[in-house]
Amino acid sequence: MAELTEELPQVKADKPAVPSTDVRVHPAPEPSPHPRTGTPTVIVDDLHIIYRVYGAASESEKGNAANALMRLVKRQGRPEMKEVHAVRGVSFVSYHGDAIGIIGRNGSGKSTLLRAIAGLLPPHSGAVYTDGQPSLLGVNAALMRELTGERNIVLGCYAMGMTPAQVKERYDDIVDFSGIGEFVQFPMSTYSSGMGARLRFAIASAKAHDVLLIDEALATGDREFKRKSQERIMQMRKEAGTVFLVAHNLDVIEETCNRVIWLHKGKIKMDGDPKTVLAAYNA
Ligand SMILES: Nc1ncnc2c1ncn2[C@@H]1O[C@H](COP(=O)(O)OP(=O)(O)OP(=O)(O)O)[C@@H](O)[C@H]1O
Repeated sequence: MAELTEELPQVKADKPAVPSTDVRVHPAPEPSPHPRTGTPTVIVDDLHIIYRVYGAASESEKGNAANALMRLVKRQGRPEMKEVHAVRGVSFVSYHGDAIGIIGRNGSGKSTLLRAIAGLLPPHSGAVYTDGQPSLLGVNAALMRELTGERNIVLGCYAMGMTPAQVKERYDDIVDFSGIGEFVQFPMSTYSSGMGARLRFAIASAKAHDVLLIDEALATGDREFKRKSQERIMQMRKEAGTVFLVAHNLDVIEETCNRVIWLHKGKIKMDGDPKTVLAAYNA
């Protein structure tokens, strides 16, 4: 804890956009089970994320086909609003050079947590502090299906803040890494899901990231691409970025990450070294 509070002022100093009054460490995040030295890259402090779903079924209607049919016949809508409490009081700290795997069953809150760290979902309560710009690379990362791979590479690189000269310099490497070959001249709508995922990863990883969040993007790649992308994640770690990786493929997590967070029903069930956490998860 002493280590954490000593380091927080550095985060505040680097991030003037966060008003100092909003930098809360109360309730303080739990110290990492594997304390590291250096500046924290991400501090997640008692984070709660709640989705509001309008038109959801009420409790009494649960699984009741007759009611559903009746509503259809009467053309009645569903005025109810339901809340889905997807992340429930998650706290942890990550450091430069961390590659953190996030595992858990379907619906345990993994993607929601990544989106919250990326700043795409507002916390219901609690807070996320990041040192540097987080970039989310998901299976649905925003590339344009109707444009060619070539156009998407150029636009994607610009969107990440590269200059025209940097795009020119990195272009061939991105195409090589993605392995899509001559398909780079075709619209992305003609790509298989694996080709699309490879191109997204190739574009996103062409730039050094302070915090890179990868949501299952490696799931559709073949074995060779998985090996290349794992190597690239290792390289990013060496360059002292922080990588978060959501994957159902536990081998990828074990081979790539130095730490694993196991989410269960929106809460951290375990946070530690990959061997220990994966053994408990598989038990
Ligand atoms: N846009 C949304 N609106 C309402 N509820 C949502 C939304 N997105 C996710 N949820 C709910 O939040 C909970 C956590 O979902 P999330 O997608 O974060 O889980 P996950 O662990 O990534 O799941 P998976 O492994 O299946 O991808 C689930 O109950 C899900 O139904």
